Amino acid sequence: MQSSNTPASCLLSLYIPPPSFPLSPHAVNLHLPSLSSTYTSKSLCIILFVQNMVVLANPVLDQISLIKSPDPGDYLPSIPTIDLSKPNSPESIVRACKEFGFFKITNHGVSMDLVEKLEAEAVKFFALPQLDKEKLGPSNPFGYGSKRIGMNGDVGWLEYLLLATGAEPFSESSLAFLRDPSSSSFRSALIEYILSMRKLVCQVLELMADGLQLKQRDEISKLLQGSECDEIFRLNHYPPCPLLQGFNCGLTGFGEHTDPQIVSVLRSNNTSGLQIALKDGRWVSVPSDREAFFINVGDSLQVLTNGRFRSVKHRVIANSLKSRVSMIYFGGPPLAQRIAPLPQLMEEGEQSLYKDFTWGEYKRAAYKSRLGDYRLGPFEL
Ligand SMILES: C=C1C[C@]23C[C@@]1(O)CC[C@H]2[C@@]12CC[C@H](O)[C@@](C)(C(=O)O1)[C@H]2[C@@H]3C(=O)O
Ligand SMILES: O=C(O)CCC(=O)C(=O)O
Ligand SMILES: [Fe+2]
Repeated sequence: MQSSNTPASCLLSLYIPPPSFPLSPHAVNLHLPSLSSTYTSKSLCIILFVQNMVVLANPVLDQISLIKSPDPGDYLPSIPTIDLSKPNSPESIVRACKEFGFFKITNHGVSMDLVEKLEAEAVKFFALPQLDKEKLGPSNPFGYGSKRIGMNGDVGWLEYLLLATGAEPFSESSLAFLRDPSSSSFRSALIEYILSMRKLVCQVLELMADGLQLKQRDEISKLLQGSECDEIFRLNHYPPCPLLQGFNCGLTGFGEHTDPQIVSVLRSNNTSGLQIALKDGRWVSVPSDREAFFINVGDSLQVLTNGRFRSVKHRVIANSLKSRVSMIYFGGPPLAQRIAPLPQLMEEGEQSLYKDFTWGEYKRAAYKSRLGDYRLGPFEL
């Protein structure tokens, strides 16, 4: 599946029948496969107009891309799955990071009760009246956001809560709004979850160091320890988009991108939508698994391994029928941390593929970029 942003509005408007004629989604669907696989939702607006829906006036929706729905064969046949209790997990992690920059972990020891508690709190939060949620926005980048991602014009079919959780005590960070006594169950579930993510990330990065045959197991994990760490947490809610039912396409929930940090740990409810790009550029869907965690290699880990690992390009397509709720923990080092290939990994005579930079410098550049930009480009030698 490729993604080119081809506006399909003109083509669609040619054959959308007049309002007196009952609109069958199938009639429209027949024409979609002959177009390229991504459409802008201007076409959707025309469809909505025919159905007399007011969404036509929504300028943000107008910019969200439509992506061709995955075919059954587009599912990754075997997501690299690492059972953390198995003795071969270090080698399997390294293999997955080189080939996909992505893997799923099972037997992770994180309590499902805790995960479900936080998911229930997130569902409760997103169900609040829009005005109440908007009091916690607009995200700059932290706080509540809806449809707008980042500050450079990216949009998606989602709402989210983005929090800086690294600063301790939490009460001084963007979590401060959770100090209200009415939020105490949300706050405690969140804190417990973050603590368990720190432990999990440390365990995974130590296994990774073993797999890379680094002398010190904490060579990578130590970069994510301490109160200076630039740790971010995100709750995403992708509402269903029933109007797309019967059309062979979905709305972009979160557009394609790589995560700038070292690693990200993603957990979602049982609603699919996440896709990753393979080395050859093909997009494949990742079957959801509410009991597992998915690890993304971020740009910084690509640099630390001098390109041995690849940061995975990924995106989310909103489902036409089911809400997707995901929680993502982003492990970033302190702002002053130098990001450069680990000397122990470098072979004799091997040169760094990247300029010297700190996480703070990379992050600043990343936050000026658009979601789909190749952010490592300007840092390559
Ligand atoms: C468009 C953007 C959103 C983002 C900051 C950026 O300018 C480019 C990177 C984006 C990203 C992707 C991974 C994480 O979701 C995120 C929090 C991050 O650190 O980098 C987002 C940023 C965001 O949503 O503000
Ligand atoms: O919501 C998801 O499943 C993934 C979102 C994501 O990639 C991100 O927030 O960086
Ligand atoms: Fe991401």
